Amino acid sequence: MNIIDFENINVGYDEKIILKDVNLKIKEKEHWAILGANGSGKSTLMKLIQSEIHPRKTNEYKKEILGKATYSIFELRKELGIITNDLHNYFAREAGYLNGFEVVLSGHYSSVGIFTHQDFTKEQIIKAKEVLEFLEIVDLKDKKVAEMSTGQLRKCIVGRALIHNPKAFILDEPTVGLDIKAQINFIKMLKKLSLTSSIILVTHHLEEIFEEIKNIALIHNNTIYKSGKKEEILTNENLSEIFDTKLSIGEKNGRYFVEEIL
Ligand SMILES: Nc1ncnc2c1ncn2[C@@H]1O[C@H](COP(=O)(O)OP(=O)(O)OP(=O)(O)O)[C@@H](O)[C@H]1O
Repeated sequence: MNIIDFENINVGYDEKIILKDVNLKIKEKEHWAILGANGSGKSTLMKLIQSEIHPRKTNEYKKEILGKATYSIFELRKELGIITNDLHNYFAREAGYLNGFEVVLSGHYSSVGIFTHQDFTKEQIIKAKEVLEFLEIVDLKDKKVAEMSTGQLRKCIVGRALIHNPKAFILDEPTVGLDIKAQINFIKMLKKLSLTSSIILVTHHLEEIFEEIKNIALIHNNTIYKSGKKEEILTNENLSEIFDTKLSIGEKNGRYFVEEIL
Protein backbone atom coordinates (compact mmCIF):
# COMPACT_ATOMS: atom_id res chain seq x y z
CA MET A 1 0.00 0.00 0.00
CA ASN A 2 1.08 3.59 -0.57
CA ILE A 3 1.21 5.93 2.37
CA ILE A 4 1.13 8.86 -0.01
CA ASP A 5 0.18 8.85 -3.67
CA PHE A 6 0.00 12.35 -5.11
CA GLU A 7 -0.16 13.16 -8.83
CA ASN A 8 -0.37 16.53 -10.55
CA ILE A 9 -1.43 18.47 -7.47
CA ASN A 10 -1.43 22.26 -7.40
CA VAL A 11 -1.90 23.82 -3.99
CA GLY A 12 -1.57 27.22 -2.35
CA TYR A 13 -3.25 29.95 -0.36
CA ASP A 14 -5.95 32.27 -1.69
CA GLU A 15 -4.99 33.16 -5.26
CA LYS A 16 -1.36 32.11 -4.91
CA ILE A 17 -0.13 28.67 -5.99
CA ILE A 18 2.76 27.65 -3.72
CA LEU A 19 3.40 24.10 -5.00
CA LYS A 20 2.59 23.09 -8.53
CA ASP A 21 2.44 19.72 -10.24
CA VAL A 22 3.29 17.80 -7.07
CA ASN A 23 4.05 14.14 -7.78
CA LEU A 24 5.07 12.03 -4.82
CA LYS A 25 4.65 8.35 -4.04
CA ILE A 26 5.71 6.98 -0.67
CA LYS A 27 5.18 3.27 -0.09
CA GLU A 28 4.53 1.57 3.23
CA LYS A 29 7.71 0.77 5.16
CA GLU A 30 9.78 3.28 3.17
CA HIS A 31 11.54 6.08 5.01
CA TRP A 32 11.84 9.49 3.37
CA ALA A 33 13.33 12.88 4.01
CA ILE A 34 11.75 15.92 2.41
CA LEU A 35 14.38 18.58 2.07
CA GLY A 36 14.02 22.20 1.04
CA ALA A 37 15.21 25.71 1.78
CA ASN A 38 13.29 28.15 3.98
CA GLY A 39 10.08 29.19 2.29
CA SER A 40 10.26 26.44 -0.33
CA GLY A 41 6.90 24.95 0.68
CA LYS A 42 7.68 22.14 3.13
CA SER A 43 5.03 23.19 5.63
CA THR A 44 2.60 23.72 2.77
CA LEU A 45 3.16 20.09 1.75
CA MET A 46 2.49 19.06 5.37
CA LYS A 47 -0.77 21.01 5.37
CA LEU A 48 -1.75 19.28 2.14
CA ILE A 49 -1.08 15.88 3.70
CA GLN A 50 -3.13 16.81 6.77
CA SER A 51 -5.95 18.16 4.60
CA GLU A 52 -5.66 21.60 6.16
CA ILE A 53 -5.45 22.88 2.58
CA HIS A 54 -6.74 21.19 -0.56
CA PRO A 55 -5.61 20.71 -4.17
CA ARG A 56 -6.85 23.20 -6.76
CA LYS A 57 -9.72 21.69 -8.68
CA THR A 58 -8.67 23.37 -11.94
CA ASN A 59 -6.95 20.22 -13.25
CA GLU A 60 -7.12 16.44 -12.89
CA TYR A 61 -5.13 15.20 -9.93
CA LYS A 62 -4.77 12.26 -7.59
CA LYS A 63 -4.53 12.64 -3.84
CA GLU A 64 -4.57 9.38 -1.94
CA ILE A 65 -3.40 8.76 1.58
CA LEU A 66 -3.15 5.16 2.77
CA GLY A 67 -4.93 4.11 -0.41
CA LYS A 68 -7.96 6.33 0.14
CA ALA A 69 -9.04 9.49 -1.64
CA THR A 70 -11.51 10.37 1.12
CA TYR A 71 -11.12 9.76 4.82
CA SER A 72 -12.21 11.24 8.10
CA ILE A 73 -9.63 13.50 9.68
CA PHE A 74 -10.05 11.55 12.92
CA GLU A 75 -9.12 8.25 11.24
CA LEU A 76 -6.25 9.88 9.42
CA ARG A 77 -4.81 11.16 12.69
CA LYS A 78 -4.85 7.64 14.08
CA GLU A 79 -3.12 6.11 11.10
CA LEU A 80 -0.56 8.85 10.59
CA GLY A 81 1.45 10.24 13.45
CA ILE A 82 1.73 13.85 12.39
CA ILE A 83 4.15 15.85 14.52
CA THR A 84 4.30 19.56 13.80
CA ASN A 85 5.68 22.53 15.66
CA ASP A 86 2.17 23.98 15.66
CA LEU A 87 1.01 20.98 17.71
CA HIS A 88 4.01 21.31 20.01
CA ASN A 89 3.35 25.03 20.54
CA TYR A 90 -0.32 24.35 21.18
CA PHE A 91 0.52 21.89 23.96
CA ALA A 92 3.13 24.25 25.40
CA ARG A 93 0.61 27.11 25.42
CA GLU A 94 -2.60 25.37 26.44
CA ALA A 95 -1.65 22.23 28.33
CA GLY A 96 1.07 23.18 30.81
CA TYR A 97 -0.94 21.48 33.58
CA LEU A 98 -0.74 17.99 32.00
CA ASN A 99 1.98 15.56 32.95
CA GLY A 100 3.87 13.37 30.48
CA PHE A 101 1.64 10.38 31.10
CA GLU A 102 -1.49 12.44 30.39
CA VAL A 103 -0.03 13.85 27.16
CA VAL A 104 0.58 10.31 25.91
CA LEU A 105 -2.79 9.07 27.20
CA SER A 106 -4.61 11.90 25.39
CA GLY A 107 -3.58 10.21 22.13
CA HIS A 108 -6.43 7.73 22.58
CA TYR A 109 -8.92 10.52 21.87
CA SER A 110 -6.51 12.67 19.81
CA SER A 111 -7.39 15.45 22.23
CA VAL A 112 -5.27 18.11 23.85
CA GLY A 113 -5.84 17.29 27.48
CA ILE A 114 -7.75 14.80 29.54
CA PHE A 115 -11.41 15.54 30.19
CA THR A 116 -13.78 14.22 32.80
CA HIS A 117 -16.11 12.74 30.15
CA GLN A 118 -13.26 10.61 28.78
CA ASP A 119 -13.11 7.10 30.18
CA PHE A 120 -9.92 5.16 29.77
CA THR A 121 -9.93 1.40 29.83
CA LYS A 122 -7.32 -0.61 31.67
CA GLU A 123 -5.85 -1.54 28.29
CA GLN A 124 -5.59 2.10 27.23
CA ILE A 125 -3.75 2.97 30.42
CA ILE A 126 -1.41 0.00 29.99
CA LYS A 127 -0.75 1.05 26.40
CA ALA A 128 0.23 4.57 27.51
CA LYS A 129 2.62 3.09 30.07
CA GLU A 130 4.14 0.83 27.42
CA VAL A 131 4.67 3.83 25.13
CA LEU A 132 6.49 5.71 27.89
CA GLU A 133 8.72 2.70 28.40
CA PHE A 134 9.33 2.13 24.69
CA LEU A 135 10.37 5.75 24.17
CA GLU A 136 12.44 5.67 27.37
CA ILE A 137 10.57 8.62 28.87
CA VAL A 138 9.16 7.03 32.02
CA ASP A 139 10.95 9.80 33.95
CA LEU A 140 8.53 12.30 32.35
CA LYS A 141 5.44 10.46 33.63
CA ASP A 142 4.71 12.95 36.42
CA LYS A 143 6.50 15.97 35.00
CA LYS A 144 4.24 18.86 34.00
CA VAL A 145 4.39 20.12 30.41
CA ALA A 146 5.07 23.60 31.82
CA GLU A 147 8.27 22.28 33.37
CA MET A 148 9.47 20.21 30.40
CA SER A 149 12.27 21.12 28.03
CA THR A 150 11.45 21.41 24.32
CA GLY A 151 12.97 17.98 23.66
CA GLN A 152 11.03 16.36 26.50
CA LEU A 153 7.68 17.72 25.35
CA ARG A 154 8.45 16.78 21.73
CA LYS A 155 9.04 13.17 22.81
CA CYS A 156 5.76 13.08 24.77
CA ILE A 157 3.94 14.33 21.66
CA VAL A 158 5.54 11.53 19.63
CA GLY A 159 4.35 9.16 22.38
CA ARG A 160 0.83 10.54 22.02
CA ALA A 161 0.89 9.60 18.32
CA LEU A 162 2.47 6.22 19.04
CA ILE A 163 -0.62 5.22 21.05
CA HIS A 164 -2.23 4.19 17.73
CA ASN A 165 0.84 2.44 16.28
CA PRO A 166 0.57 4.61 13.16
CA LYS A 167 1.70 3.28 9.79
CA ALA A 168 3.79 6.40 9.36
CA PHE A 169 5.17 9.27 11.37
CA ILE A 170 5.35 12.54 9.48
CA LEU A 171 7.51 15.03 11.30
CA ASP A 172 7.89 18.66 10.30
CA GLU A 173 11.30 19.95 11.41
CA PRO A 174 11.11 18.02 14.67
CA THR A 175 14.48 19.12 16.01
CA VAL A 176 13.73 22.85 16.00
CA GLY A 177 14.80 24.24 19.36
CA LEU A 178 16.82 21.18 20.39
CA ASP A 179 20.50 21.43 21.31
CA ILE A 180 23.00 19.02 19.75
CA LYS A 181 22.63 16.32 22.40
CA ALA A 182 18.83 16.50 22.37
CA GLN A 183 18.86 16.45 18.56
CA ILE A 184 21.01 13.30 18.45
CA ASN A 185 18.82 11.73 21.11
CA PHE A 186 15.65 12.56 19.18
CA ILE A 187 17.03 11.11 15.93
CA LYS A 188 17.94 7.96 17.87
CA MET A 189 14.30 7.72 18.90
CA LEU A 190 13.19 8.12 15.25
CA LYS A 191 15.50 5.28 14.27
CA LYS A 192 13.76 3.08 16.82
CA LEU A 193 10.33 4.09 15.47
CA SER A 194 11.52 3.34 11.94
CA LEU A 195 11.60 -0.37 12.81
CA THR A 196 7.80 -0.48 12.84
CA SER A 197 6.53 2.67 11.06
CA SER A 198 7.51 4.64 7.98
CA ILE A 199 9.31 7.84 8.83
CA ILE A 200 8.74 10.92 6.69
CA LEU A 201 11.06 13.59 7.97
CA VAL A 202 10.67 17.16 6.76
CA THR A 203 13.87 19.05 7.38
CA HIS A 204 16.51 21.41 6.08
CA HIS A 205 19.30 19.70 8.02
CA LEU A 206 21.23 17.18 5.95
CA GLU A 207 22.85 15.60 8.99
CA GLU A 208 19.45 14.52 10.37
CA ILE A 209 18.90 12.11 7.49
CA PHE A 210 19.72 8.91 9.31
CA GLU A 211 20.94 5.71 7.65
CA GLU A 212 17.52 4.02 7.42
CA ILE A 213 16.14 6.89 5.33
CA LYS A 214 16.80 5.71 1.79
CA ASN A 215 14.63 8.12 -0.20
CA ILE A 216 14.69 11.87 -0.64
CA ALA A 217 12.34 14.45 -2.12
CA LEU A 218 13.73 17.92 -2.77
CA ILE A 219 11.35 20.88 -2.80
CA HIS A 220 12.50 23.69 -5.02
CA ASN A 221 11.14 26.01 -7.68
CA ASN A 222 7.62 25.58 -6.29
CA THR A 223 7.50 21.86 -6.87
CA ILE A 224 9.00 18.48 -5.96
CA TYR A 225 12.16 19.27 -7.86
CA LYS A 226 13.62 15.77 -7.65
CA SER A 227 12.82 12.58 -5.76
CA GLY A 228 14.27 9.10 -5.53
CA LYS A 229 17.11 7.14 -4.02
CA LYS A 230 19.28 8.99 -1.51
CA GLU A 231 22.59 8.37 -3.33
CA GLU A 232 21.19 9.78 -6.56
CA ILE A 233 19.46 12.80 -5.07
CA LEU A 234 21.94 14.00 -2.45
CA THR A 235 24.55 15.41 -4.83
CA ASN A 236 26.60 18.61 -4.67
CA GLU A 237 24.77 19.87 -7.72
CA ASN A 238 21.25 19.28 -6.40
CA LEU A 239 21.92 20.68 -2.94
CA SER A 240 23.77 23.73 -4.26
CA GLU A 241 20.76 24.37 -6.47
CA ILE A 242 18.06 24.02 -3.82
CA PHE A 243 19.91 25.97 -1.12
CA ASP A 244 21.13 28.54 -3.66
CA THR A 245 24.66 28.21 -2.24
CA LYS A 246 27.59 26.47 -3.83
CA LEU A 247 28.46 23.68 -1.43
CA SER A 248 30.00 20.25 -1.35
CA ILE A 249 28.70 17.43 0.77
CA GLY A 250 30.40 14.46 2.37
CA GLU A 251 29.14 11.03 3.30
CA LYS A 252 30.32 8.69 6.03
CA ASN A 253 28.67 5.40 6.96
CA GLY A 254 25.43 6.37 5.25
CA ARG A 255 25.19 9.81 6.93
CA TYR A 256 25.57 12.99 4.90
CA PHE A 257 26.90 16.39 5.95
CA VAL A 258 27.87 19.72 4.41
CA GLU A 259 31.61 19.47 3.92
CA GLU A 260 32.38 22.86 2.51
CA ILE A 261 30.66 26.03 1.45
CA LEU A 262 32.50 27.14 -1.68
N1 LIG B 1 -1.17 30.91 5.36
C1 LIG B 1 -0.47 31.38 4.32
N2 LIG B 1 -1.00 32.30 3.49
C2 LIG B 1 -0.30 32.77 2.42
N3 LIG B 1 0.95 32.38 2.10
C3 LIG B 1 1.53 31.47 2.89
C4 LIG B 1 0.86 30.92 4.05
N4 LIG B 1 1.70 30.04 4.64
C5 LIG B 1 2.84 30.03 3.90
N5 LIG B 1 2.73 30.88 2.86
C6 LIG B 1 3.76 31.12 1.83
O1 LIG B 1 4.05 29.88 1.19
C7 LIG B 1 5.45 29.80 0.88
C8 LIG B 1 5.99 28.49 1.41
O2 LIG B 1 5.91 28.55 2.84
P1 LIG B 1 6.13 27.26 3.76
O3 LIG B 1 5.85 27.68 5.16
O4 LIG B 1 5.36 26.12 3.20
O5 LIG B 1 7.69 27.00 3.54
P2 LIG B 1 8.71 26.11 4.37
O6 LIG B 1 9.54 25.39 3.35
O7 LIG B 1 7.99 25.29 5.36
O8 LIG B 1 9.60 27.22 5.10
P3 LIG B 1 10.48 27.15 6.45
O9 LIG B 1 11.62 26.23 6.18
O10 LIG B 1 10.93 28.57 6.59
O11 LIG B 1 9.59 26.70 7.55
C9 LIG B 1 6.10 31.04 1.44
O12 LIG B 1 6.28 31.97 0.39
C10 LIG B 1 5.09 31.57 2.43
O13 LIG B 1 5.15 32.96 2.54
